[in-house]
Amino acid sequence: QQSIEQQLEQLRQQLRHYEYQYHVLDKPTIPDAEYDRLMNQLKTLEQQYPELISADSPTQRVGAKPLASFAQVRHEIPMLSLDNAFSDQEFYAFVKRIQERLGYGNDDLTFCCEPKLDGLAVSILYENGILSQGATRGDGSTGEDITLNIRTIRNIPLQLLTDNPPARLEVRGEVFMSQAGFEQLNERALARGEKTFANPRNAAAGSLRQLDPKITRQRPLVFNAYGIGIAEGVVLPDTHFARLQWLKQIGIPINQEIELCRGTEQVLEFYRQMGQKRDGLGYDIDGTVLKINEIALQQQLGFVSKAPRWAIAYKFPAQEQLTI
Ligand SMILES: NC(=O)n1nc(-c2ccco2)nc1N
Repeated sequence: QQSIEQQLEQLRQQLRHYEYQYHVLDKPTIPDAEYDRLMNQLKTLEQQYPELISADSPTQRVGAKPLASFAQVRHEIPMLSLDNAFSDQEFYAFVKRIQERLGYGNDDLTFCCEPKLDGLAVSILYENGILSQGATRGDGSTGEDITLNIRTIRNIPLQLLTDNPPARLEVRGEVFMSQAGFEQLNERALARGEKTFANPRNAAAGSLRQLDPKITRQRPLVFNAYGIGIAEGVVLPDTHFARLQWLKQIGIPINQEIELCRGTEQVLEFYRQMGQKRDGLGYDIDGTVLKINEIALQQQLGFVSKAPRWAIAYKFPAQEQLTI
């Protein structure tokens, strides 16, 4: 006969595994009804033994009561904005500057190519594998503490799926809303005579800035990681692409369109393909983000003023926004 603690721990591990399969691998292994049954079983057991509830239990996603305001968070490593390119010529010039700076001649550079998600940049801190803080980008140096709201986003794990978690790991990425989720939210708001949002990005921002996590919890928010800030007690892979794969393995969702491209022409091919895919993705993107893949080269290139020299956002032409 298992002890209560063992029963609780087994249910928590099972639920974390199923959440990972569903939200990160996009390969659910049990029907939703089975997941709900296990979650309700855990909630019931925790209600019987409240002293055994742990903050990283899958049941602990909703904060207690609304905050009066958000505390401020100082980013130990600044969260930077990106320089933009609006044409192939500007991208070629970007590559040329890098080749000159690195003394690469015309050798091919490898880029990690990502869709540019049109949401809100956030920073999520895990301490010993447990989610301990969530913050907005703010002005890049100081953001708002939105930990309680971040915890309500279903595809953000409350605990990393690894037996030896880093002492501290800061995951950076975008919180966004799918177009379908956005439309459902606006329909519900209209039906309730509440204000509607102009676009999914505003809806995501408004949902994250909610002081009441019970409201945030009802919003269809999604997180995709695209980088790492603080990393202590772990040796990270030496390329950006490999780091993203590592994040995925420990339970952090990344975007499934990310590709490695070798040489400028492959990068431009990725940009054009993403332009074709754009309307069918189900979420808004406003371009691509093209990053030098080797971390050593990123460090060699560094940053100029507020933006990295090693990355550029190649944007799409502005899309006429449908007026609602
Ligand atoms: N918005 C977005 O999708 N981003 N933003 C970055 C970024 C910002 C600074 C460094 O990298 N990367 C991706 N995919």
